[in-house]
Amino acid sequence: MAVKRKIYLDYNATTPVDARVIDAMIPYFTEKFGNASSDHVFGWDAGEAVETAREQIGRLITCKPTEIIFTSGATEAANLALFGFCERNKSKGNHIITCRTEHKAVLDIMSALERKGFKITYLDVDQTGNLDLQELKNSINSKTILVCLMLSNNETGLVHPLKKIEKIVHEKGVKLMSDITQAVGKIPVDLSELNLDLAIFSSHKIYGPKGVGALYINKKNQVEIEPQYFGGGQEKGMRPGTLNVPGIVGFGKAAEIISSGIENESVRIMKMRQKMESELRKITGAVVNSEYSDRLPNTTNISFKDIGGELLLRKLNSLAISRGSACNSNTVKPSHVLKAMGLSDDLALSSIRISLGRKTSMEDIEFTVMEIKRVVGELKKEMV
Ligand SMILES: Cc1ncc(COP(=O)(O)O)c(C=O)c1O
Repeated sequence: MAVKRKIYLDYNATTPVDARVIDAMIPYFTEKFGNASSDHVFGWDAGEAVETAREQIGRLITCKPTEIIFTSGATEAANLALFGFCERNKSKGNHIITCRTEHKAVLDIMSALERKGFKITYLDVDQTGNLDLQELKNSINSKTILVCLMLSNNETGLVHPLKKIEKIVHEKGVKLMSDITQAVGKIPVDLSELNLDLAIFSSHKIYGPKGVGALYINKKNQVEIEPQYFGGGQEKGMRPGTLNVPGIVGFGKAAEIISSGIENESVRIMKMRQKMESELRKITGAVVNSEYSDRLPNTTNISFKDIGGELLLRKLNSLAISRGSACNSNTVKPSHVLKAMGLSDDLALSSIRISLGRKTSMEDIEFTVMEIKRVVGELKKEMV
C-alpha cells in the first residue's frame, strides 16, 4: 500500500540513533576495533572508551560509573538483576512484590521466578494506573526480599512516586528495584536522590544504538547479586563476554547528548502533546488514559470508544503509532496495562499509544490530529 507521508510517533518503542552517536561509534568498528580486555594499546583504547561511556551514563542518572554493568539491553539487565538478586538473597526470604502494569520484561521473569518457588504479589492499580501505597506497605512481610516497581509506564507514561515508595520499602528493610527504561532521558532521573538498589535501562530509548543497556547496582546500599553467566570475568564477573565497545560508546554519547537538553525538550514536547490531546479530546468517545496523573511529557494513550484499534491503526497507515507496547503488537490481546486499569477488553483494544520525540514537529502534530479525526469519523460512519 503506497503511503504518501510517514510520521514516526512511536518513540517509546525505539528512537532513531543520533548522527553524533554514529560518528562517535564508527572508529570503534574501524581503527579502534580492539577488545577492551586486551592488554595492549588497542585494548587500552577500547577499555578507555568503555570507561568514558560509564562516566557519561553515570552523569545522566547521577550514579558512580562503577555502579553500572553493561548488558545487551534492559531485558537482559532485568534478568540479571532479578535472578541474580533472588538467588543471592533466597536465604532471607522468597517473597517479591511487583505491579500488574510492569513491562513484560519484568512480568515474564516474575512468572519464571514463581515456577522456581518464589511467591510474587502483583499490586493492583486504580483507573488512573496509580498504586495504593498503603497496599504496598501492607503487602510487605517478613519473607519479602524485593519490591520491583517501574519509574514510568511504557504504555501510558504514568510516573510512579518512587521517592515515596523508596521510603516505605527501605523502612521495612527491603530492597527496591526499578525499571527506569522509559523515564531516562525524558524526565530528570537522579539515582543519588531516588536511592534505588537496582535499576535497569536501555540505550535505544535515548537515541543510542539497539542491543546495549545497563544494570545499576547501588554500591552504598551493599546490594549483592549472583552472576548468571560465566566466562571471561568482564563487568566484574557479572556479565562476562567481550564487550560491545561500539555499542557502549554510542550509549555513552547518547547519554551525554540527552542529559543537556531534558528540560527544554520536555517543554517543547509537552506543548505539542497538549495541543494534540486538546484536539483529540473533542472526538466523541475519546478518553486519554492516565490523563490527570504525573505522566511522561511525550506519551499519550487514548481510547476511542467503539472503534476497533486494529482497523484504526491500519487506516492510519501514515502514522507510526502503537497499540499498547511494541512487544504486544503482533498479538491482538488487549493491553495488560489498560486491563489492569479497569478498561474493558473492547475499550483496551480501541486504544492507541502516541509517543513524541526529538524529530516531532508541530506540523506533524497538526497532520496527526487531522488524520485521526478523519479516520475515526470514517470508521464511525461505517458502523451506522
Ligand atoms: C519499560 C521497559 N522496560 C524494558 C524494556 C526492554 O528494553 P530492551 O529493548 O532494551 O530489552 C522496554 C522496551 O520496550 C521498556 O519500555
